[in-house]
Amino acid sequence: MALAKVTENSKNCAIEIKHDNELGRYLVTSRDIQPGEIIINEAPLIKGPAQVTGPVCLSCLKNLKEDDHSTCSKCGWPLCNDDYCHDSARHVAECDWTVNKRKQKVQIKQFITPHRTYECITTLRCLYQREHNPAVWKKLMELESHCGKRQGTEQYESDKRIIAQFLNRFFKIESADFSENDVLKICGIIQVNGHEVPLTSPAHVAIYEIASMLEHSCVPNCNKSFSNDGELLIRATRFIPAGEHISICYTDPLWSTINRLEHLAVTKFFLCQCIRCTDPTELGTYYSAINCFNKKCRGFIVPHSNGEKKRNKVIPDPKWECLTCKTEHSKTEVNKVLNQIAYDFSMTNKHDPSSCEIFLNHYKNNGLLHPNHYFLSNVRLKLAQLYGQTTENDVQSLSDLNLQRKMDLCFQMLEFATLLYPAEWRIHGVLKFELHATVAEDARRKMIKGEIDCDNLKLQLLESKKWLNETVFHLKYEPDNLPEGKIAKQAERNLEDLERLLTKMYFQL
Ligand SMILES: C[S@@+](CC[C@H](N)C(=O)[O-])C[C@H]1O[C@@H](n2cnc3c(N)ncnc32)[C@H](O)[C@@H]1O
Repeated sequence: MALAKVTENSKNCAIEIKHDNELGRYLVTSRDIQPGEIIINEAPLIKGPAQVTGPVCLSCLKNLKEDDHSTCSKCGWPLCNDDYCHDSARHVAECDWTVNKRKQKVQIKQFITPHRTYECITTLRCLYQREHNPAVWKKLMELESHCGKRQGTEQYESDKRIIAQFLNRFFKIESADFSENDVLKICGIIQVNGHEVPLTSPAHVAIYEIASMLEHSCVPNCNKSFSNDGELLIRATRFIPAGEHISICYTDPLWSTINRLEHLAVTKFFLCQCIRCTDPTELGTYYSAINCFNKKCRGFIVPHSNGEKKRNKVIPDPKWECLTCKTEHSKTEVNKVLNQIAYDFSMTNKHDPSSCEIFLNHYKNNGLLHPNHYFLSNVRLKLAQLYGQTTENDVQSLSDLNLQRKMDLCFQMLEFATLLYPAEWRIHGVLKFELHATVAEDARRKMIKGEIDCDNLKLQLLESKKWLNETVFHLKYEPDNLPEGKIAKQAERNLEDLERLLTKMYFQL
């Protein structure tokens, strides 16, 4: 193991960089970290449009409409009408190369579907640093690109055509300036290290220096969010003792083990060996488990994480085996069942509580899936939020039965989330916000019906306050433009109202 290097940035002084042959560089904590502490807070090295995007303002990266935009007077790239965007240096890379290399203004005419010309912009912005900002270029060059492993992949071939050859043709970039391999290395750096930033619509891509060294775990000890200004915030989601590896989740923890493994292998080129992927029961939740095909067995068939390296590439190849009778089942057999359910799942209207309930009831009774299976858990998660959220159906107008159903679902999913995706504080925060409203409404109804006295009302309102406090704790770093950021603000307001109400009750009692 190489010597630890302490980062110079004082904001990031809780971390050290280490290295090993399997992980490459990774980060560890240099002191004990408390839950909720921000341990990395950094501005991007580079940001730019996503590879597949419709025309966006190349300054603020927001979506553009055909009838509501202007163009840069120098290069012709569309920008939004904001003066700040026209003055901004954020657009300098493509502007300079359009003027000085292409020597012809760009004309974008189609604003509806993804536009090919934008696919190369973020790569171009990285390449531009070599001459114009060598310090940033040096940092980019230190990042993992997995050039060898990318070779021959679909993405590599399409990057060759759509980015490397296009840049050359469109911007008249000489191969003496940048070879095809130089461009493809940058494409690899963006693929392996790029973060999707949801601050704009559509989301854009950003590359960060320190955060690029974070390793992955499907059960990480940190999560990420973004400040309103696009800084990446890495926050501890539990106590992390000094010396522990710092991890975030590169993939979607709500996906099945197979999907997570494949996604990580294809996009990041490694076989995840985290505690969740290597445990066929997924931490005792049986999240990917289906009922054994042998009806007498009553056991569960689960994926046993497996993988092989073929020509330097990782290919996940999980073995499906019943935990009880040990019978192995082929992927084809298992996929036949899962594909049928996936079809029903896709046909279920996730905005309609009754459609979700029909799906849940059907699969509860037909003995195909473990009750915690991801298809069922994902629908339950939707449903916990859906009851009382549609315009015609707020919490106050829910029937007693549905209010109770909402409360049960929230508790059930919160317990489940704490076990399986403990770092997904966005989900925890949203569920707790739903719970605060449900608990308060339940108290109001019981009080009106005379089922509880003032002391019990106060107790239930204090419980509602507890859920609100936890919502704020989980969501306080979510940006204002995301639903979770809006919930955090609403929770703060509700908290003030509730405190006023509790004070009033205190004096009245
Ligand atoms: C964003 S980079 C992380 C920093 C990288 N290790 C470096 O040296 O620059 C992502 C790459 O790190 C490696 N990596 C991250 N997490 C890993 C894990 N849990 N197991 C194996 N490799 C991992 C993989 O090579 C992956 O493509």
